[in-house]
Amino acid sequence: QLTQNYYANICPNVESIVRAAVTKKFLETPITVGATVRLFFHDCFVQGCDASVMVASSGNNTAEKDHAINLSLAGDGFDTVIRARAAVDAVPQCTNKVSCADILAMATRDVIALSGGPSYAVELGRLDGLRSSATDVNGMLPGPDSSLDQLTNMFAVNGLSMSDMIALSAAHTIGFAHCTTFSNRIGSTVDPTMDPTYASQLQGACPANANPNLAVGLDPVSPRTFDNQYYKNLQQGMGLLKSDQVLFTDTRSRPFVNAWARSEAGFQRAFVAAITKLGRVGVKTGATGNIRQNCAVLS
Ligand code: HEM
Ligand SMILES: [Ca+2]
Repeated sequence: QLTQNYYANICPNVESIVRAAVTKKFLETPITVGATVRLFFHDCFVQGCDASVMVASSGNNTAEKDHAINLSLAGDGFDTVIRARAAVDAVPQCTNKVSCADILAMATRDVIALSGGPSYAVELGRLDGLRSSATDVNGMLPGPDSSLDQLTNMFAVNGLSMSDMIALSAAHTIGFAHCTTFSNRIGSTVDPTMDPTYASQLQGACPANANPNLAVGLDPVSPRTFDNQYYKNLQQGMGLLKSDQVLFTDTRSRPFVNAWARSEAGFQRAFVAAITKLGRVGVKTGATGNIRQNCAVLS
């Protein structure tokens, strides 16, 4: 029930307003790209794409964003949506007419395009969710040590195929991971699926007992460009997380990795199809949602 021209009569310039705000934020703070894309993923997999991840804890409610796995969501993703929403609300016709969930979907599209990835038409018409509870996050998001079966199952729960999962994992062509998320691969015995030179680079960047805030780029080759380098890295044993490298190690997923390493165009087509499907997960309409005045506060 989502449509590309949902706001045509409600707030006709919403896409250019959001794009301008996101572009400004991106130029000030390039790490906004990873922060925003990961925020969209973590939103959609918990109660659907409804901006439930943006809600702040209050009173006796511990919200999704305070679940352990979400504590590493970078603040710049939230800030991007808040700024874009403020820009939209500044237009009288648009005030409180555009959902936080839709702004997150548009901002995600915009940061991907700004960093060299595909630009695609984004479907709109999501409402914001009415609940946000940390316990809703339990078991819904994959961890860095997930097996291929676990990854495939967690995406299947959301109507996404193994091929969608592999395409979406290429979001790890940008952004950062904390040393703690892969330190088990570079200890005294290095993960045999990791390239030894890459492993020793990582050991240098992430010494044992390093500051827990230390992070490194997920894509060591083109960390700021949204491209198919992710798959080429996997072919070289240069996937940072175990959940990345397993996509090449396991013969069920390897053909997709090889195909998209070979073809940037093929990757882009698969990625756009998969992120469009991701954007449809659990969408709220009618009485199941509303448009929040403040993305961080349920209303
Ligand atoms: C397939 C299973 C996935 C696993 C196990 C996974 C896990 C992780 C982990 C552990 C990090 C590092 C977090 C940190 O240390 O701060 C990360 C970062 C990231 N993930 Fe994933 N992820 C998966 C899929 C996805 C998908 C589908 C997307 C989006 C479409 C995505 C987007 C990102 C981005 C952009 C970052 C970098 C965040 C930043 O720079 O702030 N991931 N992911
Ligand atoms: Ca959500």
